[in-house]
Amino acid sequence: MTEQQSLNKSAVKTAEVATPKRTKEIIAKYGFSFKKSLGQNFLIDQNILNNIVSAAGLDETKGALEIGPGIGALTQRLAAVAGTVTAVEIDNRLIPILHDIFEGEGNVGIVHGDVLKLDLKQLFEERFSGVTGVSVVANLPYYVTTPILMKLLEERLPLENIVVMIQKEVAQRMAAKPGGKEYGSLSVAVQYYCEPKLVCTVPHTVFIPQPNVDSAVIKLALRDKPAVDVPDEAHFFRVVQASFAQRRKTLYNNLTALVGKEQREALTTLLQGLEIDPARRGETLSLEEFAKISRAFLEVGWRG
Ligand SMILES: C[S@@+](CC[C@H](N)C(=O)[O-])C[C@H]1O[C@@H](n2cnc3c(N)ncnc32)[C@H](O)[C@@H]1O
Repeated sequence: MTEQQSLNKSAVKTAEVATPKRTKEIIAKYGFSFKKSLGQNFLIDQNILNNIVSAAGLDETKGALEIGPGIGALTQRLAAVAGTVTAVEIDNRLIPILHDIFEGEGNVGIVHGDVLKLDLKQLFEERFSGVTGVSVVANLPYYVTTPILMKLLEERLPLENIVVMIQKEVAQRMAAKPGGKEYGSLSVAVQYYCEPKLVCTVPHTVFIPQPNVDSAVIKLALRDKPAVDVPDEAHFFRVVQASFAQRRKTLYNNLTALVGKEQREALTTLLQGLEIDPARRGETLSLEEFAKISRAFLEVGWRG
């Protein structure tokens, strides 16, 4: 048995954190009180954990970055399958608890910090240098889901997958296709970098304490290169934002606000030249159509 396999085995042997009984015991032992402001809802369901971990496709050659380990329900499962796990937790009251629970688990590293403020590139160099791939696997704090995911994507970290539990509505918006009311700038941003797939929906009853919303697990498989080819990403996203700025308005009206009223006629001609009806709404456009508009705007010098 290799050293890594024996570590993985010892992680499995540790008493399961994600049961109602054990979670309550740990909370009582340390006198821990939940902070709603940090999105603290701890998972107590084995099946959901199995779904999350198997969606991540980990093995002992791979690394996992967990954001917000809480008292370690998911961390424990990740440690049993991945070669190495780094868990970043903002709440200093949880750090000694995590150290106690994972004492002797050589493949688990606990980092105290706010994931939004951490230098993740440096963290990757320090923690994941010897692995064949890294995935982010987390039950995210819902109050910062989008900023966390956008940070992970925009920093172009060398990630294979992001498998996260998030609010169900947000997961549906990320995976939405053009044509429906769920499709918006978040769908385009996520699908530019990743292929999204809904893994499962999760009732609010599988957490302590229970959140007010239902949740879903989504898998975002990172693309080797973005879904569409654009010369200026920031400009592409400005076009996308502008197209959804007022959802009930037409593409023509929304884009007029971006390029200026004096360009109204030229805008109509340009969109027609791209075979995009100016009367359409932003929510009907594919990523490739947004890319076409961005490229054409740049060609005529409209930087927005
Ligand atoms: C929904 S709980 C998940 C806990 C645990 N992973 C589980 O599934 O039971 C979210 C966790 O994220 C932590 N957290 C909140 N904001 C954070 C941030 N900005 N950076 C790192 N961790 C954060 C919270 O303290 C909490 O432990």
